[in-house]
Amino acid sequence: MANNRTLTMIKPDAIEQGNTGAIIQKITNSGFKIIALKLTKLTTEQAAEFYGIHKGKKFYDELIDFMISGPIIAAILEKKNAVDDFRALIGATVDPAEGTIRNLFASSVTQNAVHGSDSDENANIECAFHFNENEIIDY
Ligand SMILES: Nc1ncnc2c1ncn2[C@@H]1O[C@H](COP(=O)(O)OP(=O)(O)OP(=O)(O)O)[C@@H](O)[C@H]1O
Repeated sequence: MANNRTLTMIKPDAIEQGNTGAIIQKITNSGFKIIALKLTKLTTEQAAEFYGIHKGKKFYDELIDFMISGPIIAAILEKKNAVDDFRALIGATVDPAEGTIRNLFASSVTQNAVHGSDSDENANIECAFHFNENEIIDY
């Protein structure tokens, strides 16, 4: 089951710019099933924990400031090969391919509209970061 799930966040820039609906439509049109969803606002501590791997990098402070600058939408997506297929749908961090979510909706390398887990192991950790088991709907 684990490799059928990935965690996404619609980031503050996308919500601020009114792109939430278009992004969710693109996600569901691409065959991902939303099995958990919430609007939330990360605290500095939560953002630092989520992006702890990037601590010390030159973009870290900008990334944390950005991620706490407004609400985010966290969701668990289910699909066969979810992690890799979703990374393909959102596009690369730098120079995302045409038609990908980041190509369509990112404002910059940091303000890049969406997050997607980068491995099954991290998907499990990130799903548990945002959701309790009873918030995940099996349907
Ligand atoms: N070189 C950079 N300059 C500015 N911001 C960056 C840079 N690299 C990464 N970031 C920001 O940090 C986030 C996490 O970086 P990471 O390398 O994990 O990218 P990613 O896996 O494509 O993105 P995410 O983890 O958000 O899905 C990126 O989504 C982006 O917002």
